[in-house]
Amino acid sequence: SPLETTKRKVAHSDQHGFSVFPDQVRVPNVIVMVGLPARGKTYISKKLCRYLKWTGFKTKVFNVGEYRRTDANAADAIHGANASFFSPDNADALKVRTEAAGRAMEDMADYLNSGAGAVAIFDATNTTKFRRKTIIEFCKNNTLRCFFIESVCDDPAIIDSNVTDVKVNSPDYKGLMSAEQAKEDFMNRIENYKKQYEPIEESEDEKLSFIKVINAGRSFKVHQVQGHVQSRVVYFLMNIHLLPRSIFLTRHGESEYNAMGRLGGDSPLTEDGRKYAVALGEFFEEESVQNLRVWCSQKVRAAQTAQYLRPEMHAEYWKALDELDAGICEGLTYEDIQQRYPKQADDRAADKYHYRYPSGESYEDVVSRLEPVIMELERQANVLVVSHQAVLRCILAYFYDRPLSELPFIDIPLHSLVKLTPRAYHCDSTIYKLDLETGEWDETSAQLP
Ligand SMILES: O=c1[nH]cnc2c1c(-c1ccccc1)cn2-c1ccc(Br)cc1
Repeated sequence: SPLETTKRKVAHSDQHGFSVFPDQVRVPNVIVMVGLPARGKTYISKKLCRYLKWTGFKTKVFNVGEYRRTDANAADAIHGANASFFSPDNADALKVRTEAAGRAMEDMADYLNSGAGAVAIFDATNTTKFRRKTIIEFCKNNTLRCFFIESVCDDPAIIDSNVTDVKVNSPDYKGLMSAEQAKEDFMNRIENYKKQYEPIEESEDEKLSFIKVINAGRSFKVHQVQGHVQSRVVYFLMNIHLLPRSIFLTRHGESEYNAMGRLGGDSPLTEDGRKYAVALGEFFEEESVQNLRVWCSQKVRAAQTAQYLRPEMHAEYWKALDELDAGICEGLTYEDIQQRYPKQADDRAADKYHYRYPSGESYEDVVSRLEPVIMELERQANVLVVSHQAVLRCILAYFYDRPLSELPFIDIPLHSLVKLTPRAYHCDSTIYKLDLETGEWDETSAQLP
């Protein structure tokens, strides 16, 4: 059961409260969501999980609703999720809901105690002190750090966008009733929870660590943040926003080195590359994106690709957007590398994400230097990024929630423009591929992941 003690060697705190690690073992973290339905708990859970995984923390969301839905007898007991299932005086339904939470906690303990995971996100309402007390006990018994994220919101516009965007299409209601009925039933479900709702108070537990997010990030209350992961979580939550916008990503146009099959360098565009730059300028004349910002790498081929965009787009040049540094292999072709450094070629093929070129970088290094770029992209509205293949693979892996091992293999052809529009739980993505002969853009759309 989740209440048995852990086998892991663990940290303890010194007299100042700083962690002292016996052998540098990090204490795993449990992030616990708190809030009424339609307060963005799943939105935060998924987005936070995606960010923490991308920065290298093995993270997993444990959504109690999914445990409840997979629980066969739950379905019989309540014929889908009408509001009565959630009324506090429906004893057997309360039992099913509690069991689902218990199984989610057991799986969380296994995930963290086995060392498979570093961070678990417990996505449930957790709206009573009693339920939170159970979780705090569970964390103490498993020597896990516990951090609560409570989302409070009384802005009807935000709640309404959630209910319509997400709830009405949720598996709880699929095919059971019309959208209007689902919405009404959902609002009743919220009323049921309100009867029992006890907002977080620091007096609940002397070592309680939490952040209250108010009205989707309009304001915050942060209390007793402990350790690296919790401070990264707070920082992330203070930088994201819900406003609709698009992020455009493109590689530079074809460069002289591309034409010769050579890696890296700082060569200018070829004639074809220049054609792409001209077409890109025309694209944004027609698309006329509101207040578009342009972020370029500091390589000549990227700056030349952006040269036909309007000056008022405030092109900024980020070194962090430069291509992966191939070190001793800069300027070589893959054949050169195979002949001169066969072992390097084998090592790279064995683990393309962690492989670092001698005197150069790995994809892992590029992800690290892109973290500030990702954080600034989260803060901004409409942005066009003009960069390089390896860099765009890292950025796309973040928005597409791709595993890091797959990141180096994401396909990004030359002369194609990616338009990302982040939605609640996925990204709408359109790829515009330029046909150099006709000057026409070929458009294909997808929902990712
Ligand atoms: O509904 C909500 N109420 C309250 N806070 C909400 C939502 C949603 C939301 C909205 C629409 C669809 C899916 C989720 C996101 N956040 C949110 C929470 C914290 C931060 Br920092 C940013 C956004």
